[in-house]
Amino acid sequence: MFDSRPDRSAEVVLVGRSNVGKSTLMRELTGHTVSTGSKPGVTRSPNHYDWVAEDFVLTDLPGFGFMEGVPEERREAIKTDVVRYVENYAESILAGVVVVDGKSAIDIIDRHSERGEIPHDVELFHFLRDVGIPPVVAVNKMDKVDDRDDRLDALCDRLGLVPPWQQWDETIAPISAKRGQITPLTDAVRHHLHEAKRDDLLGFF
Ligand SMILES: Nc1nc2c(ncn2[C@@H]2O[C@H](COP(=O)(O)OP(=O)(O)OP(=O)(O)O)[C@@H](O)[C@H]2O)c(=O)[nH]1
Ligand SMILES: [Mg+2]
Repeated sequence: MFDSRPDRSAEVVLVGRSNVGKSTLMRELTGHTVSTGSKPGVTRSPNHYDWVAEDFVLTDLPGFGFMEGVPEERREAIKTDVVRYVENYAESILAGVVVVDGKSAIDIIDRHSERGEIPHDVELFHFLRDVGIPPVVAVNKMDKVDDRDDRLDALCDRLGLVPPWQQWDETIAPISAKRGQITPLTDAVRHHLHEAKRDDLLGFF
């Protein structure tokens, strides 16, 4: 279990499979250097960003799912830790950002479904809702996607959201963290902070 969490009463978490760009997004949101890399599994323990005066922490959680060179057992253990973390702090977590790779997410989801498994991204999305945390899906690496609307509609379909994706702008946020194009995500998070009556935190996003 991760035990480095600062004592703050409001939190936004970034979760998702390995190598989807969580740390790159974290860096973009905070302007603070975070380790990123082309090799999956770069982040092994949470990166907490709590250098703000507000009673708030932004957390980049380790990625899970397939990681080259990381044994299955270890991958499962990371996932269990992430799920426990979210459960433990659900009261404080005002939005759960599920980061996915817009280029590969649908194929990976469908591959898992065909094998009769619940895909990680779909599971995470429903898990967040179940524990009362509004999920925001940050569909990252959109700079590599050419059939944008089709992709985003397909993703909605897999998540049980009726397309078109444009009607889910509080939940589906197409971004390119690497290019600094993240406004759909910050707008969605701001919406949830407002709903949670935490306008005092809007300045952070
Ligand atoms: N094309 C493109 N590449 C991106 C984008 N965002 C991140 N990447 C790349 O994706 C790779 C993984 O990025 P990270 O931010 O380390 O991913 P992560 O989700 O933190 O990975 P773990 O810590 O292993 O879970 C890096 O090579 C990034 O440069 C994006 O918007 N577009
Ligand atoms: Mg990372």
